[in-house]
Amino acid sequence: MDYSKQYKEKLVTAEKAAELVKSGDWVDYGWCVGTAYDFDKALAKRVNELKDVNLRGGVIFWEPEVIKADETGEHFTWNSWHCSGIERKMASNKRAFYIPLRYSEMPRYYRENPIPVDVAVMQVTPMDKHGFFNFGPNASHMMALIESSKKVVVEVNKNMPRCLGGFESEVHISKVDYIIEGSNTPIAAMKAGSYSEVDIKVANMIVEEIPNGACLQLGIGGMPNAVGSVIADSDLKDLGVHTEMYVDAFVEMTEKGKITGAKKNIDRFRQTYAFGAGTKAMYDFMDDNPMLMSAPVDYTNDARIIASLDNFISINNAVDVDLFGQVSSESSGTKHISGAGGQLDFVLGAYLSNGGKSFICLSSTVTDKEGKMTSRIIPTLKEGSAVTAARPNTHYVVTEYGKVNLKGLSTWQRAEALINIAHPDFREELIKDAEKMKIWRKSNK
Ligand SMILES: CC(=O)SCCNC(=O)CCNC(=O)[C@H](O)C(C)(C)COP(=O)(O)OP(=O)(O)OC[C@H]1O[C@@H](n2cnc3c(N)ncnc32)[C@H](O)[C@@H]1OP(=O)(O)O
Ligand SMILES: CCCC(=O)O
Repeated sequence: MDYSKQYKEKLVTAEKAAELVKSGDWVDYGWCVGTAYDFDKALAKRVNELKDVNLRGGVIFWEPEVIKADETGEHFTWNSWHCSGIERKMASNKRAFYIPLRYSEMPRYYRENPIPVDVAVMQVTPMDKHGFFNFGPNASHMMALIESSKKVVVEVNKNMPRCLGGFESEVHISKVDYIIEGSNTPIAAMKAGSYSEVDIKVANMIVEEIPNGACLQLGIGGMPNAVGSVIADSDLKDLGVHTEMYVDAFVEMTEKGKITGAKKNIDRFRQTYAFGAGTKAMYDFMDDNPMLMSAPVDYTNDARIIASLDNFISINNAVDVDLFGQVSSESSGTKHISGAGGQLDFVLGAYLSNGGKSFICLSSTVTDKEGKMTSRIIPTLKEGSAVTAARPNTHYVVTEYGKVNLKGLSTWQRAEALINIAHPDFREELIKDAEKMKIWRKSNK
């Protein structure tokens, strides 16, 4: 079938597509590097005509033009499923607000709740001969979003890698209302990671726990990527990938022959992921690569799917961990940092997998802009901090001073184990705090 006639009928300028938006609407901007550029610029020009428009998206790389254009904050509000550094800054100025979530559940929020969506717009690849636009590295929740939106606009970007998938990786022209041919902005890229000595120490301790044939998930942030780089130089073999976020470390591991996917119980030989963000080299690797499988997040992050993969190894970062083993990965007190993302999905799923393990890794200290160093192992989470993994969920915690498995430990054992991997400068203070909280009893070992 020839789709060119339909294509011409639906092709409009970004300005025409932006006219779909009315005051009071909810507009979804796609996801991560799929966030639409030209539509955003066109909508920003309408700032003074519109009031109370809510935008939704997440893990964005640039501040939306609509937010920059709105000086009073009365016209546009950004709502984020997961704050990148840009959104963190917007949130600190009340220009963005976080939507708490467990990432595996997000498609259901759209399909079944349902949350309102008046217009959905996302970047896609050019249409193929069968009438499909590929979502690039952002299958995530795009199909659920399209199914629940009153109007659907795709913004074609020739630079978008075509990411092959099992299902829900592309949208057919019949489901699209308007097509914009965008200005082909290069896909937002991150710099290749550089790793500290602390990252490498932590990574080495985790690598010791990984068997050959294990299936890997690496979380967002610097440290999980460092673990991937250490794995790339290890003797491990026949590893598999089933992750939420595809990152450069997986490319490095693949190129160094560590990943075959041969031992995966499902999706054998394929590296499965829900979205990806990395360097231009990573996008080139993802483009048309049948080794990779882009999939919706309610598949990648479903604890039952994760659990069906033997020896599942989940590696995620945290902001703070308290002496009870509660993990906070999304805020520091009421200061919002990022989001829960899929951390809990993977912590739960990995523990359910035969031989599976989940690792929460963090440097033992953090230094603020004034140069003050504080411990990330703290007596109790700060007032207002979100608990991302509750204490019974936490499996291994790793810092540069060691690793502990908290499953089955009583409160005093947890406190002792966590103090032992805290920075030495803070251990005495933590012992005093644990005594005050009546959870300290030094073991006789
Ligand atoms: C993606 C998957 O495959 S699945 C699941 C993974 N998802 C998750 O784990 C979600 C939660 N985790 C996260 O969002 C991230 O891993 C984080 C935020 C914990 C770490 O990410 P990184 O990018 O390495 O964070 P980074 O060290 O740059 O810190 C981010 C900010 O938090 C601040 N911060 C970090 N730790 C602390 C702390 N203990 N106290 C106060 N502020 C802190 C930093 O100063 C920085 O702030 P700034 O940008 O204003 O300077
Ligand atoms: C929601 C996207 C990122 C994450 O899980 O951390």
